[in-house]
Amino acid sequence: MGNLIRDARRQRQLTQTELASALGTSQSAVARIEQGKQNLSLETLARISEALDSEIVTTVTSNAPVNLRIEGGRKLSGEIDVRTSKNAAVACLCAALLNKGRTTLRDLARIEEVNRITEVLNSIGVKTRWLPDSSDLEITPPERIDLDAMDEGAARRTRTILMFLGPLLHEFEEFKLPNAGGCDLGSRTVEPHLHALRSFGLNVVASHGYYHATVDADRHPDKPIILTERGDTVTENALFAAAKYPGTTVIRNASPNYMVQDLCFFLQKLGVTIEGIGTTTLTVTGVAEIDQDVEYYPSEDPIEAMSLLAAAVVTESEITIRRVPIEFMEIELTLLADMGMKYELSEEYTSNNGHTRLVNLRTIPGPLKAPKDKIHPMPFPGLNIDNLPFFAAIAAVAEGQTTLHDWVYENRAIYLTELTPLGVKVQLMDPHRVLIEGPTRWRPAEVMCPPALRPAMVVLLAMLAAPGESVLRNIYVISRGYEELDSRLNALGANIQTFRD
Ligand SMILES: CC(=O)N[C@H]1[C@@H](OP(=O)(O)OP(=O)(O)OC[C@H]2O[C@@H](n3ccc(=O)[nH]c3=O)[C@H](O)[C@@H]2O)O[C@H](CO)[C@@H](O)[C@@H]1O
Ligand SMILES: C=C(OP(=O)(O)O)C(=O)O
Repeated sequence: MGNLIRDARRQRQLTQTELASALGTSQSAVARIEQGKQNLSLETLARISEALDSEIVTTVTSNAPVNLRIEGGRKLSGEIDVRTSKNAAVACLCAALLNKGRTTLRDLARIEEVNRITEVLNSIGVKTRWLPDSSDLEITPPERIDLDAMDEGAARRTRTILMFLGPLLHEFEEFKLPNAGGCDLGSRTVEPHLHALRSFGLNVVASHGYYHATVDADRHPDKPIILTERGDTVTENALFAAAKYPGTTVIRNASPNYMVQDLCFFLQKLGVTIEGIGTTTLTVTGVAEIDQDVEYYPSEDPIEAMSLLAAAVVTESEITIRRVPIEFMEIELTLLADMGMKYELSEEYTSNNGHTRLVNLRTIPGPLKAPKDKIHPMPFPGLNIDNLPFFAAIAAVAEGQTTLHDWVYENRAIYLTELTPLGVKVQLMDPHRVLIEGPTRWRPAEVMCPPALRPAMVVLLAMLAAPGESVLRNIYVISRGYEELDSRLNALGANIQTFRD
C-alpha cells in the first residue's frame, strides 16, 4: 500500500510535504505511510485517495457505506477527553464569512459536518487549510465570493447552509442558496430565520429547491428583534446580520445555548460588541468592515459529554470524562443523580475559549431507577434537546418505566424504537413519546443506522452494552458529529471494528 501511495503521489508530481498538507498531517507521517510503517484506517485511505485522485486506492476504498462491528458487553475504563462541539464549529465556520482577514479555528472537531461546510466554502472560493499535525483550520476568504460555483451536493447535506443567509446579506443584493438538509427529523422550520432577518432587509422566497434572497440594503432594525422561537441557529443568523450592521441591534428571546455563547465570544474577537451573552437578550453593536487575522478555540461539546456518560452508564463502567462543559450538563446530571447515579466532579477549569467552565467527571457504576416524572427537553437552560435521546439508553438499564417526551422533533422519538432488536422494551406511545421499561436483557443485533445523529448514537451505545457481536450499518450520520469514535472508545476497552461491504 505504501508503494502504491508513493507511486500515485509521484505521478501527481506532489512532494511528501504537499501531500501532507492536503491531508492535514506532517511530512514525516507521509514518509512513514510510504515506507509501510503506519497502520492505515479505511478513512485515512479514503482521504489519501481523494488527495491523490488515484484510481488504485479509490478501488480499494470505494464509496460503500461504512459499518461498525461491535463486540459488546465489555466494561470500559480509563480517561477520555470531550472534543469540541459540532454546533459551535459550524457557527464559527459561517461567522468566518464575515471576516475579510484570516480566521484560524483551533482544535476544531474533525467530523463530516465540518467537512461538508468546508467543501461548500471551498467551492465558493474560500481557502481552507488544516494546519500540519493539528486540528486547526485556517480560513481565508476570496476577494469576491462566487456563489454560482457552490457545491450544492455538499450544501444540501447540512442544515447549516441556512446560516449562510446572515453573512451573505452583507455581500449581495440578490442571491440563491440550496435548501437545507441535515438530520432527517421531520420538517424543520425556516420561518423564524426569515422573520428575524427581515429586519435587515432580507426577503426570501423558497421555490424549486432554493431560497431566493433579495436584500434591501437601506433597511435596518429600528426596534428590537423578537425571535418567534428561541432557536439556536436562528439566534446565530440574527447575530451574523447584526455583527456587520454598525448600529445597535437588540435580539430578544435569543437562545443562550452553548453554541450561541461560543459564537458570541468569537464575534467579540472580531470586534463586535455583544452584551447579555448567556441570557435571552443580546445587545449587539456591529462593525461595517471586519478585516482581522484572528484565532478562536470553540468549546467542548456537551452532547458528546452526555454520549460518553451514557456509554459509561449502559456498560456499567467507571471512566473519567475530561473537559465536560458543566454549565450545559447540570440538569442532566441532577436528573441522573435522582435516578440513583453516583459520580464525582473535579475542580472547575476554563476551556481554551477563555470562558466555558469545564470539569472532569468520574462515573461510579451502580443501580439506577426510573425517574418519577417524564423526561422532556427545553431550550437552554433546560435539559438539552439533543441530550434527550441518551436517556433512552439510560432508561433501558434503570429499574422501572421511563417516559421520554420529545416535543421538539417530529421524527426523533420514533427512531428510538430501533432499540427493540437489542432487547429494549420500548413502546411508542405517539410520535413524540416513548415508554421504556428496564432493566434490559441485552441481545446483539444487526441494525441500519436511523437517519438521525443522536438516535443512531444511542443504538451504538446499546450495542456496546449487549454481549456478543452486533453490526451497525451505514454510520455516516454518526460521523457527522463525532470524531474517530471507534478508536477513542476502543482506547477505553470497547471493541469496535470499521468495515465496508
Ligand atoms: C447546527 C445546530 O446548532 N443545530 C442545533 C440547533 O438546530 P436549529 O437551531 O436549527 O434547530 P431548529 O430551528 O430546527 O429547532 C429545533 C426544533 O425546536 C423547535 N423550537 C425551538 C425553540 C423554541 O423556542 N421553540 C420551538 O418550538 C423548532 O420549531 C424546531 O422544530 O438547535 C437544535 C435544538 O437545540 C439542536 O437539536 C441542533 O443540534
Ligand atoms: C439535530 C442535530 O444536528 P443538526 O442541527 O446539524 O441536524 C444534532 O446535532 O443532534
